Amino acid sequence: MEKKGSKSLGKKPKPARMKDGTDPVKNFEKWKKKYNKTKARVKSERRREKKPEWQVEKEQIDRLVSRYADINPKDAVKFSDFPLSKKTLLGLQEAQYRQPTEIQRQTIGFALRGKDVLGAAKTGSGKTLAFLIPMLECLYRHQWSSMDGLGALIISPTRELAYQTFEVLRKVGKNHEFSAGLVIGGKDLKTESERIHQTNIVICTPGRLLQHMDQTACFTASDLLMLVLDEADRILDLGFSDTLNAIVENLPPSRQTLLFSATQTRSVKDLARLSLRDPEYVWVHEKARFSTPATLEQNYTVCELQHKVNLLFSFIRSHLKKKVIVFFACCKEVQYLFRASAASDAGGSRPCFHAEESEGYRRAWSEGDRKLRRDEFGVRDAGAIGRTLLTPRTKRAARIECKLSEVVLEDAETRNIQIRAGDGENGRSRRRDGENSKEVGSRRAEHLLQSRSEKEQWSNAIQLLQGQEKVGERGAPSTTITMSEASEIKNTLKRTETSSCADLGKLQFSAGLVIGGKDLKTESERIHQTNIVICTPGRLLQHMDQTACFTASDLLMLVLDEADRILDLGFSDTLNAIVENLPPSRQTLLFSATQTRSVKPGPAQSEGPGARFSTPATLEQNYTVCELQHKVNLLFSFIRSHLKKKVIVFFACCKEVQYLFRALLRVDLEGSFESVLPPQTRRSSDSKVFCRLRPGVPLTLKCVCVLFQSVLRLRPGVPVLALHGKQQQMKRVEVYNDFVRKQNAVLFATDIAARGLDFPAVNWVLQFDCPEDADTYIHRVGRTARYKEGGEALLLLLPSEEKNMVQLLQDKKVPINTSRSELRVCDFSKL
Ligand SMILES: Nc1ncnc2c1ncn2[C@@H]1O[C@H](COP(=O)(O)OP(=O)(O)OP(=O)(O)O)[C@@H](O)[C@H]1O
Repeated sequence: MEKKGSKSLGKKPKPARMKDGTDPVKNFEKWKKKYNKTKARVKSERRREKKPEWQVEKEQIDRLVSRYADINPKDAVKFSDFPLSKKTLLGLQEAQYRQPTEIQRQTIGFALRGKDVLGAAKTGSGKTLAFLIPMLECLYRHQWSSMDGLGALIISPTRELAYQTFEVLRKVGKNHEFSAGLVIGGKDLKTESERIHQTNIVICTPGRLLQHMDQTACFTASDLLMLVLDEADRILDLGFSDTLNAIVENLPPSRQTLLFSATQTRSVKDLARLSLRDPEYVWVHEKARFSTPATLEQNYTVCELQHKVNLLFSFIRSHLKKKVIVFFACCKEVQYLFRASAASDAGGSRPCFHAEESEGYRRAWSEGDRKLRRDEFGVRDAGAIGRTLLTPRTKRAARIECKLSEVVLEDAETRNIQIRAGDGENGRSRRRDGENSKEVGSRRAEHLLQSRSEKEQWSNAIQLLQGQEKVGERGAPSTTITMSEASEIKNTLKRTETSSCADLGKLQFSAGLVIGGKDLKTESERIHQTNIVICTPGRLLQHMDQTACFTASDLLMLVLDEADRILDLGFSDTLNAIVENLPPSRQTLLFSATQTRSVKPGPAQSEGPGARFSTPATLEQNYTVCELQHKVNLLFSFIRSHLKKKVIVFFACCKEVQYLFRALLRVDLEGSFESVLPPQTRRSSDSKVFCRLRPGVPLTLKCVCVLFQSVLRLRPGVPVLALHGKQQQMKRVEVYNDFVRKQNAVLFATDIAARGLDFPAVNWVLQFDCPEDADTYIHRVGRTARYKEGGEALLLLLPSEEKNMVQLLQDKKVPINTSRSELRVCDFSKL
C-alpha cells in the first residue's frame, strides 16, 4: 500500500477523460449533452421500475410481520421496540405515549401474533391501548379499507366507556385511514344505519350493536378480524348474557378475540361462549400482593343508616377543594342526593332550584313559597296547601275520577312529590253508607264511562296538568298519553284544537301525534319533550323500544280512548308491553262512547295503586289512602299522603322539599306516623320502613327526616354533578366532559361510572353504599389512583355488611383498613 502510495505521490494526476477519450473540460458542451441524455434514460428506467404504493406497504408489512416472532416483552422499553407501523408509532408519539405499561408490554406481542388474549391488570394500568394498538396493526396488516367494512369490534358495557375508548382511538389512530364509529344508544339509529356498513372499527355497547345486527340490512360482521371485549367480565355476566350470545352468533369463528378487565373472568363456560382458541392469559398483577394500585390508600368506615347522609355531606364539606366521585347503588339515590346537595344555599333564604328548571317554574314556585311563608303552619296551612297543590279544577277532576286522584307537584325534572289524595266526597259518603268498595268502584267507573264526553276527557287531562302547575318546559317528558285507534286520532286532535288549544298555548304544554306512517326519526327527536302524546298503540311501543331518550316513567295520566277496542285481543300484547313501561302510580281513564257496558278487565296491567281505577283492587287501595283524611285535618292528610309517596318524591330537593320538610316537622314521627304508612308496609310488620331505595336497604322515616335536615343545612359550595342511567345521553356526555375538565367537583354516580372511565386526577372515591361484590369495589376505587397517580377511597358500610364485605375484599386481596376516623362528622339533624 505504502509503495503504491509513495509511487503516486511524485506523479502528476492524469486529466479525466470521457469514454471516447475526449477531455470533458475541453468538450464541455458535448459532455453535458451526453450526461443529460444518460440521466433522463436512467430516470425513466427508474420510473418504470417504481413499485405501486400498496406493494411498498406490503413489503413494509412483511418486514414487520417477520419481526413478530422475535418480540420479547422484557426488551420492549419504548413503543418503537415493537414492530409497529409508522402510522401507529406516530399516533402514539403525538398522543405523548412513549413507554408501554406492563399490560401493554405483555399483551401486544401475543396480540400481534394473532393469538386470543385474556388480559387482566389493575385499574388505570393502560388496558385500552393494550388492545387498541394490536387492533390498528391488525387492520393495517390486512390493508383494510372502507370498502372492506367492519374489521374490528370493541364492545364496552357502558356508553361512557365506549365514548372514551373512541376518543383514545381517535388520538392514537389518526394517521391511519380506517373509519371508526361510536355505536351506542341515545343517538340517531337511522344515521348510524347509513354509515355503519362502511365503518372499519365499531366501538359499541352490546344492545345497540345487536339492534343494528337485527335491523340494519346492509350491516354485516362476517369479515370481522378482531373482537375486543373491554371490561369483559361485566359484559360476560348475566345482565348482558343473551345479548352477547346473539351478537357472537353473527361473528365469524375465525376472528381474533381479546378480553380485557381489571377483574378478569376465568370461567371456562364464558370462554367457550366466545369460542376462544387456545387463549394467552396475561395476568399482569397476579403475583402482586394487592389487586388494587399500590398508590391507592383505602379505608372503610362503619356507620348507621341514618348517619350516612350526614357523613356524606360532612365528607363533601371537608373536601371542597378535591375532585371526588361518590358511588351510589341506584339512579334514584343519585338523583335524590344530587339534588339534595345541589341545594347549596338551602338555608332557607334562597330558593334552591336546579339549573335545568324552567324560568316559569322557578317563578311560580318562589311566588308560591312567599305566599306560604306568610302563613303560620297549622290548620291554616291546610288551605294554603290545598290551594297550591289541589286547585279547584283538579279537585273536580279528582271527584270525577271518583276513586283516585293523583296530584303531583312537579319540579323541572318532573320527579318530585306526589300526593295521593283520597277519594272525593262522593266516595266517602258512599262508603259511609256501607257499600262495598268493589261495587262502588265498578259502578262509578261505569258511570264515568257512560257520562264523560271526549271533550271532558281532554279538559280533564289539561286541568290535571294545570292544577299541578306543571309548565311544559323544554325537555319535560310525557305526562299524558292518550291512546286511540288510528281512525280516531284526527278527530281527537281536532277536538283538542277546538276545545283546548287555547289552554295548551297558554300553559305551553307540548303535544304530539305519534302514529304510524310518519317519519320515525323526526318523532324520535321530539317525543321526549312532548308533554301530551296522542298515539296508536303500535307506534308508541315502537318508540318505547327504539327511542332511547323516550321514557314514560313520570307519566301522570293514561287515557284509553275507545277503551274497549284497545283492550280487546287485537291490541292485547302491545298494550301489555306498553303498560309494563308505565308507572303504576299514574292515573288511568278509560273512555268508550259506544260499548261502555262491555268494557273488559283488559290485559294484565301493572299492579299497584292507581293502575286501573275500574278494578276493585285499585279502589280498595284508594280507600285505604283516604282513611288518612279521617284522622287528621286536611293539611296533614295531604302531607301524610304526600309523605307516603315520598318513596318517589324524596329524591328531589327543590322549593317543595323545604316546604314539605316544615310540614314534616309537625308530624310525630315515631308515634302516629304508622298510620300514614302504606297498608302493605304495615302488614309487613316493619312499621318503620318508609321506603326502599333498593331491595334490602330500608330507609326509615327518621332517616328521611334527617336527610331533609341535611339538605336544608348543606352549603357545599362545590360543583356537584350526577351521572346515572336515567339521564339523557346528551346530558351524560356533558356531565362526563364536565367532570373530566373540572379541578374540583363531586360526581354522584351509579355503577355506570364504575368501570373504565378515566377521569384525570380524582383524589377520593367514596362508596356510599356497599358494592355488590368485591369486583365492583375494585372497579369503583379504580377511578382514582390511575396510572401512577395517588388517590384515596372510603367505603361506607352498615354494621350488618361489615363482616361479609371485609372478608370478600380480603379474599380478593384488597388492602382495606378500618378508617382512622379523621372525618369530622357534623350532626346536621341537631342543627
Ligand atoms: N403507555 C402509556 N403511557 C402513559 N400513559 C398511559 C399509557 N397507557 C395508558 N396511559 C394512561 O393511563 C390512564 C389509564 O389508562 P386506561 O384507561 O387504558 O386504563 P385501564 O387499565 O383500561 O383502566 P380500567 O381498568 O379502569 O378500565 C389513561 O389516562 C391513559 O392515558
